[in-house]
Amino acid sequence: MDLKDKVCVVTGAAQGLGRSFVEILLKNGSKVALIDVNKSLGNELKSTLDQEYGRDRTEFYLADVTSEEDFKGVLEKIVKTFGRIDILCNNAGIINEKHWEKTIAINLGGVVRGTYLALEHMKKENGGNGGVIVNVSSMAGLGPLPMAPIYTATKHGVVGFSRAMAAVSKLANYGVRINILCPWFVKTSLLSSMSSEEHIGSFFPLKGIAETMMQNRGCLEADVVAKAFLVLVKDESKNGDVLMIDPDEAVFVSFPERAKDFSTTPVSLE
Ligand SMILES: NC(=O)c1ccc[n+]([C@@H]2O[C@H](COP(=O)([O-])OP(=O)(O)OC[C@H]3O[C@@H](n4cnc5c(N)ncnc54)[C@H](O)[C@@H]3O)[C@@H](O)[C@H]2O)c1
Ligand SMILES: CCCCC[C@H](O)/C=C/C=C\C/C=C\C/C=C\CCCC(=O)O
Repeated sequence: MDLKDKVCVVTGAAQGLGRSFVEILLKNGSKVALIDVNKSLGNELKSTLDQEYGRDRTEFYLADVTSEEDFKGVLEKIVKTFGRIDILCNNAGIINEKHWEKTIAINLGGVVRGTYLALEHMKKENGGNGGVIVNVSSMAGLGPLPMAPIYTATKHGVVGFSRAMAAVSKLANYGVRINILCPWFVKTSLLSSMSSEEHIGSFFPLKGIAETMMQNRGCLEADVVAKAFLVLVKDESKNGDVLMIDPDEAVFVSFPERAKDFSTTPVSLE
């Protein structure tokens, strides 16, 4: 996919991984709609990007991905302003094991909402141009993080939902690819919040497990993860694919075709 003049939408765009996704899309010639619930950071980034890329390459939209009204309204504004949506990155996410309903609402609910709402504008049966949706999971979407069971559940949910929706899109000829990004620990404010009892709650005593993982294998920079994101956007052969990236490598994850093809151990029910 050539990114020149493509219209992209990134949620959680104001900082961290979302900001890096915005910047790599702009560097590749796209226009980007930034969605975030943090008004000050969003406006600050818009001003910075205006200086570097010009005022017409980006717009900032204040919206909460847990709000159907917010998210639906903002996507309609984006289509009205830019004419289309070619690329969506559902990136907004938090870690909060205390207020776990909020974590589920943002990390999984926000991804579901963004996928469904964007497909209404993107799918060819609606007169859309097709495109690609990248949903941001985590390596916690592939394996359990003991200090963050709810976060782990939401990220596993993003993988399962996105792989299923990729199959729907293929079967229904939406013309929209849906892929999943699973990064290792990345140096962002979300990762810093892991060090506060406020975010991890009763699992706080287990935070040393994550610290040991980072001591042993390091931490990623957001701009490196953005390169992996770009692979999922540009490679038109990828749909329903899961790209895992850690400090050593970036690899596509293979899932067995059938549940039975997982490594299994027979059990007698006699
Ligand atoms: N940092 C890591 O170690 C890591 C690793 C793997 C995956 N991830 C995932 O990457 C994504 C981005 O995380 P990050 O590390 O860049 O975090 P971050 O905290 O730096 O940025 C997240 C952004 O999302 C925004 N946001 C939060 N709730 C929102 C809502 N309801 N509506 C709109 N915007 C909202 C925040 O304001 C913030 O700007 C998340 O989905 C996270 O789970 C992070
Ligand atoms: C409290 C965590 C805050 C950041 C979470 C973020 O999404 C990063 C997660 C990165 C990696 C850990 C996830 C899962 C570990 C379990 C299994 C993966 C295999 C571990 C390994 O490869 O060594």
